Amino acid sequence: MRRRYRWRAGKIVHYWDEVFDLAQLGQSSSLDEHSAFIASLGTERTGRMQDVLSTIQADQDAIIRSSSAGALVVDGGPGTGKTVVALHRAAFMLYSDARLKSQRGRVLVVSPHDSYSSYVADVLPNLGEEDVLVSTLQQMVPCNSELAPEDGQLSLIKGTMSMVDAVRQAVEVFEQPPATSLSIDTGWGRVRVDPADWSAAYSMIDQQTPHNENRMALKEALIDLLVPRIAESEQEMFQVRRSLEAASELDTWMDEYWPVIEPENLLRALYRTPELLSYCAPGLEPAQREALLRAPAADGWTEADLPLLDAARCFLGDPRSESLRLAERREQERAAAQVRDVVVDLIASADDLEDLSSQLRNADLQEQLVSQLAADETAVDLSAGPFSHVIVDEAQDLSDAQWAMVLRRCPSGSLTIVGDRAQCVSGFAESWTQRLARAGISNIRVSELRINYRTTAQIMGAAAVVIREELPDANIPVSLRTDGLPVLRARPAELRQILDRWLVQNPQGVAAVIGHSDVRPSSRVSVLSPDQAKGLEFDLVVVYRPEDFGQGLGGAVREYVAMTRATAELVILTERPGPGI
Ligand SMILES: Nc1ncnc2c1ncn2[C@@H]1O[C@H](COP(=O)(O)OP(=O)(O)OP(=O)(O)O)[C@@H](O)[C@H]1O
Repeated sequence: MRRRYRWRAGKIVHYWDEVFDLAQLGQSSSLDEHSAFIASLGTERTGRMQDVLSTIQADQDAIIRSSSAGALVVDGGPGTGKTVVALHRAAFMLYSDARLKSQRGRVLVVSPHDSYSSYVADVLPNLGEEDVLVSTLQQMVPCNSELAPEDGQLSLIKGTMSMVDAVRQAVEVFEQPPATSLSIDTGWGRVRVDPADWSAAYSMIDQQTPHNENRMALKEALIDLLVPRIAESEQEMFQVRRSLEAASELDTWMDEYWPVIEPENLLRALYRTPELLSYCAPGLEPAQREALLRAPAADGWTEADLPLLDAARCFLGDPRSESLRLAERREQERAAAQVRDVVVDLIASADDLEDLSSQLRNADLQEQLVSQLAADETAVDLSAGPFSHVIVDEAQDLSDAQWAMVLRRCPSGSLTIVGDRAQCVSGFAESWTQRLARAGISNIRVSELRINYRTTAQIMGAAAVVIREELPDANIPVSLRTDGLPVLRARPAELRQILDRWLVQNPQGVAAVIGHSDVRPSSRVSVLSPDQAKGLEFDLVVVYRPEDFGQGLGGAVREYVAMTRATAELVILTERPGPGI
């Protein structure tokens, strides 16, 4: 059991117990009365998600405590507490699961957009867990230029597993064994390297190491094979090795058969070279390959390129790795020589053994010796993982290529996958099991949540009508709050007036205008597109001109997502004829 305290102005204003052992449940503080609980759901929001540990419900609790092994899907309609459950589950696992703790307990929360990252950022730290990274997939792939917009069809092609495989295959194209031999002059005689030597060296290296990082390993393995062929003494071995390491012929040969590759260049080559694309992406339809090759060869990248760039970075590794290792080795040799010189000088100047040992114990000298040998600290990319557990929110929207990004960061396969098939703009006809199997995730468990804690029955009823027109079997949750205000419909021209009045009448509340309007955002008013509103919630939501959200399923899903962000009041501003206008 863990007792938690809430502080205000330096005083404890509330405390409660988290019970990790079911046997102790009866001894803990009891939940509020049901009506008080429902009333609490209607309180004004702050723009930041709060932890709701003291009112977690039985079905949510069962999910929070379920095993961390493998992939758990939490499926449910809007406002059913999927995000709440996923975050509390991470905190519970980190607290109770020794296996996760022993892997240094890092948790990644994959967020759908930046505003969501700030919205949920406090929950895990408030639950006592600090070692959590909340990030969008986009943020995990550093990109120098601004992202360009892209055609939806092309994004779908780039999001396929065939494209991830194509990137992997393209790396292998640049790892072909040489067809000819090479003769190198070492200064101790000439030595010949044959394709068979290459193959022997290749079998000595770890094939799982990324391409650029393996280049040096391959070169070293080749040198290991060559040195004994001409060196006759240990002294010669050292010198022949140094000579081969510096031999420009060997580097040129390696450049031809195992070049250092920049990830961006690999992807550009794939998009621009028909033969390479056909060879590497046999899984794509010819028309899909043509669409990729026809796309303008812009220098900027699009959002759909990022998972493929991430794959390229992972399979290639750091292009600077060889030069960094060589520089590091040179620095170590220089430092070692310097230490040797200092010690030799000391021995020469010391009066006797006692004097020498007292000089060696001198703090200044020790510091000098240690700092000379200290290893260089290189910046570590924390988002590269590995993570002991990964939570993916709004998971219905991930492409296969994005799933591959997630899985590369989670070797344990311990995942909490949170989503709602009815909130997928591009449609989600399959089951979770079928969908995730395509992404390479099997043996999943699916838990469902059916109670809506956010949206009143009045709002949910109106949203249900919109989504069911395109998706008759959409999984609509049951709203716990039935005492809501009716949904208001009006013309777009009334936006300013409605918003200003509401802000005066609700001096603490937060509002969102969802849709393209000329309203300026402020501390209490967010202005968002439906995609940017995913996962968030506001006391008042004004859905502005939903007729501009797109046709068919995509338009209906965007409108449904926008409407279900409201906790208390919903206003639809539209030119469409309909009830209430
Ligand atoms: N047990 C609970 N006690 C109190 N509030 C809760 C509880 N469960 C959920 N809520 C509240 O309900 C609201 C919706 O929760 P959450 O954002 O987790 O839903 P969701 O299923 O992720 O929604 P969406 O799919 O629309 O993003 C939040 O304000 C959350 O605090």
